Amino acid sequence: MEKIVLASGNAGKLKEFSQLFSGWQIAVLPQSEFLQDEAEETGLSFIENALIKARHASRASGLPALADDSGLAVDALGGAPGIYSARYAGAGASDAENNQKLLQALKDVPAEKRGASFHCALAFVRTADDPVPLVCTARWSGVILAAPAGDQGFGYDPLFYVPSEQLTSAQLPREVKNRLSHRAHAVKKFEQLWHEEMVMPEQQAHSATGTKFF
Ligand SMILES: O=c1nc[nH]c2c1ncn2[C@H]1C[C@H](O)[C@@H](COP(=O)(O)OP(=O)(O)OP(=O)(O)O)O1
Ligand SMILES: [Mg+2]
Repeated sequence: MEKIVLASGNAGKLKEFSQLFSGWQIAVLPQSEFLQDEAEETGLSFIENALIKARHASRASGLPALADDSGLAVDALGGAPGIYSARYAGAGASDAENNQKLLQALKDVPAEKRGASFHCALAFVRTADDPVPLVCTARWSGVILAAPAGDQGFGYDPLFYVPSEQLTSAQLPREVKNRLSHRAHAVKKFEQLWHEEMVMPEQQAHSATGTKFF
């Protein structure tokens, strides 16, 4: 079975990915099996950071790697915290501290102006220096509540209200979050790319255009 490394140290993400990849014919291994240090997220976009993390994990493991860079963009804050979501309340901040800081920043913003989106960028590299990575993005729109609700999930889930379900992302059954979320939709797009770039070229061994390095 093909092995790929999942380049994330976030337990909440890893749990979601294990569900999202459950039907796949590949072994998705957590990066903790190969490396201890985390990549420095120096990019200016989710895509750049996802690529940095994927290359870092592939370099350390010698395996193909998939990374997720994600975050919450709040309309009333001009898209903040965005790529800085994990470090919104400072380096190493907890989810609770980040949520608290967000509530404080939005304390005077009325309900109708509290729109926000989760963004997810996935980057897959076959090798650390892969010049043709597979990249896809997706977003999920919602509203930031004035107080947290729900205890499932991670990150900003307790503050992210999903209008279509009338629940926060932390109150949704996991299978519902894994159908609706930014990560779920990015994985769907990745599945399409994976099929086109990694499965089809193998089936069409004579194709001159396929790029499959393993
Ligand atoms: O579905 C989600 N539900 C709630 N919160 C979420 C979600 N998706 C991303 N988020 C938040 C968590 C963190 O504050 C930031 C991700 O930051 P991000 O750098 O991509 O991940 P991370 O540092 O936690 O782990 P890693 O970089 O090892 O994958 O956005
Ligand atoms: Mg991170």
